[in-house]
Amino acid sequence: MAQLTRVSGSVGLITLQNPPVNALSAAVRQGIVDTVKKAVSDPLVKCVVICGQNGVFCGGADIREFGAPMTGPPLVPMIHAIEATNKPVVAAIEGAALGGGLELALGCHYRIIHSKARVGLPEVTLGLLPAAGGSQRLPRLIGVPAALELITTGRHVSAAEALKLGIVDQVTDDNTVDTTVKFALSVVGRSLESRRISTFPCPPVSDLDAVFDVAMQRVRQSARGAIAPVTCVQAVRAAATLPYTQGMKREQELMATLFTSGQARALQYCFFAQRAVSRWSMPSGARWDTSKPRPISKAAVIGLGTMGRGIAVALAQAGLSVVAVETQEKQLMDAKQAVSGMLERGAKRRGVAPALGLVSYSHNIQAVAEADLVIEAVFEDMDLKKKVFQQLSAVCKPGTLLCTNTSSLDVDHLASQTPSPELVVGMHFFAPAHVMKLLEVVYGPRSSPQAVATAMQLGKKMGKVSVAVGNCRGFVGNRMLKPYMEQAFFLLEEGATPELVDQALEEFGFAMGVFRMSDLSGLDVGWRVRKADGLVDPDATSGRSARIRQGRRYSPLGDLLCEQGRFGQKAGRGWYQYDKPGSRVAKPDPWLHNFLEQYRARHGLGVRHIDHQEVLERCLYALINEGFRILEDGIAAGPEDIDAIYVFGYGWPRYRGGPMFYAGMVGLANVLERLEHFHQVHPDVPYLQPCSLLRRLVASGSPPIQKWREVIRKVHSQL
Ligand SMILES: CCCCCC/C=C/CC(=O)SCCNC(=O)CCNC(=O)[C@H](O)C(C)(C)COP(=O)(O)OP(=O)(O)OC[C@H]1O[C@@H](n2cnc3c(N)ncnc32)[C@H](O)[C@@H]1OP(=O)(O)O
Repeated sequence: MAQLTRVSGSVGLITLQNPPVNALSAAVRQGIVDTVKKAVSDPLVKCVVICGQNGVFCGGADIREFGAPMTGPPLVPMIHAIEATNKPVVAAIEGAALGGGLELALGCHYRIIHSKARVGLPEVTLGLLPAAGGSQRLPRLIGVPAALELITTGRHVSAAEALKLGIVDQVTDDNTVDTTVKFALSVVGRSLESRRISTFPCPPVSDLDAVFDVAMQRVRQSARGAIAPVTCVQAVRAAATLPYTQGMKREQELMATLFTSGQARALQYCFFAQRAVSRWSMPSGARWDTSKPRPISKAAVIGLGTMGRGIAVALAQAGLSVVAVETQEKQLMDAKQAVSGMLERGAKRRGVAPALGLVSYSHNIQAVAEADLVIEAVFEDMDLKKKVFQQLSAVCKPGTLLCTNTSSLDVDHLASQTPSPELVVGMHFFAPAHVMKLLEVVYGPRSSPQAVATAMQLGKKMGKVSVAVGNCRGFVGNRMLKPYMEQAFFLLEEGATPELVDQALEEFGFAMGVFRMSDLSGLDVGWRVRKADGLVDPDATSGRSARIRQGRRYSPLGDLLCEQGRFGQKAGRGWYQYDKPGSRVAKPDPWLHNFLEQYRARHGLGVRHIDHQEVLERCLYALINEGFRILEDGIAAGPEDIDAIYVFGYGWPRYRGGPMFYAGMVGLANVLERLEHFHQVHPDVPYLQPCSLLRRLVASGSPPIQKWREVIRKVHSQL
């Protein structure tokens, strides 16, 4: 809706009313069309101001409407009508003017912005382009290079930058609407000819082809298969090369190709999934809206290895005072230098002062006595972590939340080391912890809802996408990774190479294939875990039993590489070879190919042709199947939680929505059919046996992902 009132005698004030962000729903668009018409035809109104209710101008088109046939007046003629009026129309931008919201403002004759507001055209992040004239007006207003950058990245711009770029006419620290009303009155009577952006020529660029070639190269490289950034470049090119009306036609054509694409659907799903995970719930019934977080002002980190350092930086950057504890003197000195460096570089990038003073260092665990929350990040060893938790219980003030950054150990077992297990949760960060967006908040059976709420809120403060998950081996992300990696190993045994497997996964859109990722994170990490699990058997060298553990198929390939000291990048060799230890450029390794041949010969394994499709189906469907098991077990509350974890923590291509969304796109019946087939061929691989929840969903007619929770609830209620 939109409301028209007359203020200051002759200003028609149009207020967009659609909480929480005044998105341009059909009703709002209708309201704007009606109120603009009324204001223009009212002789008492000399000028018009458009603002948004509750401190937000407009968050753009209503994304929830995208899935259904369009109703209500379209945006493009609505914005043209505003631009064409002969009374000055001024946008009063508070909070945000994004997407269609900025496009609406660009149709106005002037724009006034509050100093704390931001603007941007983030359509590309939703798989779209600014198709309400944004791709044609912005380049005309601020020039091609700046518009290209903003439109292809979807970056939000501060008020100060918006003024510098020429997107807005004035920045105010005062009441935005009052300032804009005064401004509007001051421009009454001035000619509007020079204020209609659609009539501007596009500012000339010296070597247009070169500018667009570079932009296209940049987006192709960074987008890795995403189509919207490429289409955005094409739309801006239309602005630079065609008259406005033809450019608009091209904008609409390009948008039509994107609007119904699977990528746009996936990206829009991700937008809502990211928000849905903050509304967490636990199987006990505890929920985000009934659990109050505790205030945390002082935090502590125990263990300043790679993870601990990143966590300390993330906490300090969120404005918390941090006590960083490391018992080894040399490690403490190194950490101090590394943390300061990270804080300084981060501050420089963000244009703020580094929070160096917020971090204090100690080699004594007693230093955490006053902390409200402690995050343990010592070496991944249960005995060591147990000792730390026992020490913390003795040292910390009553009520301190004790968190562990373990990536795989039992959070409940650690909780049992303390007299207050309800105050213990996992906070599983991803390396580098100050950069990666994902945080798994792991609750054990005894974690209190308040402890979960506090960790979730702290994650939000650190700018993380925090997902609450139950306690099980590997939690959600690493638990699903296991069957995925297992399939990759089996494919090598059957005839594939690391290059083939990685190429298939990288063409799918992963930032890194499974073997390049394994080389990066270090093969010894998994080796240690497998040793602890009693899976590594150096004496089992040939025969079928060498590839069977606990009655299931097992590939010792990773163990064999580790025995050769091939730990990955840091050793200069792993699944690939590197010029030197620590080098990042992976090269195919003839030694490894030879090793694989010998291994297959020793085990009497026939080599067969494996194509990309099989790599994808075997690896991804095994991973997805485990995702269904996780839902069935109640470890994740819904598919959105799993998808957010994979998109924000595991390099799953966002434009494919996450593994569970992808399963829905492929068709659950197809996933089931392929898993059944693979399980028949490999009956000794339990991960390929289709999970009963998947069968249940297919039997219920493969409902859309938004309806899966109902089926899951039914499964749980029958248990
Ligand atoms: C050929 C066809 C032509 C069609 C032309 C279509 C043109 C499309 C152009 C567009 O405008 S696409 C939309 C572009 N806009 C955006 O991408 C902005 C998205 N929103 C945000 O970035 C943020 O929400 C915000 C506005 C910066 C506010 O952030 P804040 O952290 O304060 O709140 P949130 O938790 O993010 O959001 C609150 C609440 O509002 C929902 N919401 C936000 N924006 C929209 C929207 N544009 N449409 C519908 N709903 C929106 C959000 O989902 C939250 O609700 P939830 O229930 O918690 O999910």
